[in-house]
Amino acid sequence: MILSVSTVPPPSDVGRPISSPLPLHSRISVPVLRRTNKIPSCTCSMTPQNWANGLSALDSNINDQSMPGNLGSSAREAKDESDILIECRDVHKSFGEKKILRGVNFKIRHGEAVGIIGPSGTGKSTILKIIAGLLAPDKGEVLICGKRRHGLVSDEEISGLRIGLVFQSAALFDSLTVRENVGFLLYENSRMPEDKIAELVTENLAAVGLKGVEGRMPSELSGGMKKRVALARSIIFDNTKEVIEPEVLLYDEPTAGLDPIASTVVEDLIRSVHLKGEDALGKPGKIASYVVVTHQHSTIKRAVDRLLFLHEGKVVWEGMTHEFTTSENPIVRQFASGSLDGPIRY
Ligand SMILES: Nc1ncnc2c1ncn2[C@@H]1O[C@H](COP(=O)(O)OP(=O)(O)OP(=O)(O)O)[C@@H](O)[C@H]1O
Repeated sequence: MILSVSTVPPPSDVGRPISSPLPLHSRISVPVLRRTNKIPSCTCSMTPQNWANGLSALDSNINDQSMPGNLGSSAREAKDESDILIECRDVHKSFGEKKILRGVNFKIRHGEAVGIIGPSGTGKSTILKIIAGLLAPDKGEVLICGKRRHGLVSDEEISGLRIGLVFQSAALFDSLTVRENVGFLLYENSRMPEDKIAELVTENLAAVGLKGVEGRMPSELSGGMKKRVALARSIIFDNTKEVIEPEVLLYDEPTAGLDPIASTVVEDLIRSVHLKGEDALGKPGKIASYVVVTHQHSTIKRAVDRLLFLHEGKVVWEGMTHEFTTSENPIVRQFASGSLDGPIRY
């Protein structure tokens, strides 16, 4: 596939245990987690949107239909499609007899900050894993920069876009230090000397507000710190390469389990590391767009511009964040108010 996936699966997804001491790049025995792009071929090269201006230019046509599944998207379709980084077309996924995704359609454009919300068990994490190439759809397709793929991440399919998935649990490797966790992909896949990687690790940890924790083990960190370490791991990249590949980051409930202030810190970090094409240190960044799955109102308000509402396996509403609370869609209204009465049944 196309992309150089920077997804770092949690230990349970990795398949083989990590048991070896350092040096990481010579001894860690895990499957290849990241594919290096040799010939960048992604044509999605639009300048990132200025987050501060919101995305009204991209989304003047808001879909807010009262009937689930009827998005009336003709005006949207007519727009310039060259800035579409990711597209899900009629994606279906079942686990055994259980149909989870029943025809999911949406597009993620360059520069967007998109939230995916919806009732528990509706398939939000599943769609992230399908986009990241960790799960294959049963039917339908995912297009990355216009290139179709049906299955899992593979070495043969390569593009100039990376997709990173930040797991809800932070998914740090327990047996590795913070430095080794954050620098994992560089130790494994780059030719950078170890001292340069260590420098970059320190810079990226500073960018997420962490200092002097490089030598600690994950078990010595609080939940919020772990999430910040995971964020640092997702934004670090080999800055010695001539071509900096754009990246779409997928966050699965990045603020779950955090207190309100720790949530705000993470939400603002998610914003700041993507801001205007710069990283948190003001250097050229690589994050083109991001997608956040969340249940938290504060995260929706602070970290997301556009929302997709997933229900019973389909996107039943999409619109700008500020329109969420005023939507007339009965499903959205029930969800926004937390009412037990309405079309969503538990
Ligand atoms: N690997 C799997 N094998 C079997 N069932 C699975 C698997 N992954 C997910 N499921 C099931 O698919 C459904 C959707 O799961 P998913 O985690 O995508 O939902 P979600 O919308 O993210 O939920 P939540 O908001 O509670 O995190 C759930 O019923 C879950 O149990």
